[in-house]
Amino acid sequence: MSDLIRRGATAPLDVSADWSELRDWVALLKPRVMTLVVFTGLVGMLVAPGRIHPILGGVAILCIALGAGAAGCINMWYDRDIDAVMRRTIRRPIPAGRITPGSALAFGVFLSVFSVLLMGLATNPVAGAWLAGSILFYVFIYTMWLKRRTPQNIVIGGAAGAFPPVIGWAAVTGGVDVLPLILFAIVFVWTPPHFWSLSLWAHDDYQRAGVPMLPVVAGARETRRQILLYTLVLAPLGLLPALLGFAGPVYGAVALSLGAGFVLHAWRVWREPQDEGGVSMEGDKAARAAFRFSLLHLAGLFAALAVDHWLRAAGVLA
Ligand code: HEM
Ligand SMILES: CC(C)=CCC/C(C)=C/CC/C(C)=C/COP(=O)(O)OP(=O)(O)O
Repeated sequence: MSDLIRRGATAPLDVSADWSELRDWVALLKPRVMTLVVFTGLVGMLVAPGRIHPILGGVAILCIALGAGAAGCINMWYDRDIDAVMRRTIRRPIPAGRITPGSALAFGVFLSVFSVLLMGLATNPVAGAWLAGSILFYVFIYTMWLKRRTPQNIVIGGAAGAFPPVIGWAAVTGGVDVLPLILFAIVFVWTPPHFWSLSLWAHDDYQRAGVPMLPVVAGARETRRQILLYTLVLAPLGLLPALLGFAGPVYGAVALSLGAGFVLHAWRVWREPQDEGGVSMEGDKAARAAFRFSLLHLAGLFAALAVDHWLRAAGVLA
């Protein structure tokens, strides 16, 4: 009887322990960041000419999600020392001691190989090769080579996050074309203002960890200037699909508004008091708003491209 009571009492605890362990494995895949990565890949597929069987399309999206997650997992394995000293990352499963570094590495490598092979078999070898290239780029070029060496780390390394629309397009067509390359360029130029806005207020973390992010190395003023410059390039770049006839007026109008909105946010970041010693509360507020807007900007731009494509395919728009 006492055994029954004991089992009855421990069962719910075991279930919640299982769930929290599962949550830790999922956390290794950086799921929140990857949602937008996967969305850009999905739109790359949707606007590509030709057809893919919906099940294979679903598998391709799963592969982008798993591949991107696997790359994030290996990144967390490699960066476990710096994650342990940054407030933002200290509670991650490896620094918190809930998952061992070896298990995380094995998980990331397994998922990388699995997602690339599945992508290659389910769609075509070109898409598999693009996915493999993105994972290798993020792990070796960004994480292991550039991140701890140069403030240009995210400018060059950011290319990894710009591949998904190209991968999605390749999954459908087996090749690459001008539009996916423009989408690549948009995400590439979007990444620095996205990340540097965040790094303005996460500045202390990076300084403590010795990561040479721009505000640490060049100061808040230079970072604000760079954010503004990148958004000034990004706004016209966002219009390019419409200007070159790959998208119609719906996309054009949304791109114009979102591009102007991001420049406005960057302008506010630039205009805040520019004390080099640290970021003021006001500057902090503007940078946080610019970071949040960066997410809306990219999601909105890609959503508009998909909607515009459907409207034109359905003959609603010329
Ligand atoms: C090298 C390039 C990039 C760097 C260094 C970077 C860095 C970051 C960091 C540090 C965060 C805070 C998230 C956290 O605390 O875990 C973040 C958030 C986010 N990033 Fe990026 N990012 C990059 C590229 C991208 C790309 C390409 C995308 C999507 C296309 C993206 C989408 C997001 C999203 C959706 C969030 C918000 C996550 C949330 O709600 O917590 N990032 N990014
Ligand atoms: C298909 C494929 C492989 C896509 C990769 C997508 C990609 C590179 C997204 C970048 C996302 C990201 C959170 C970077 C931050 O790295 P960090 O190590 O600087 O951030 P952290 O400090 O939060 O760990």
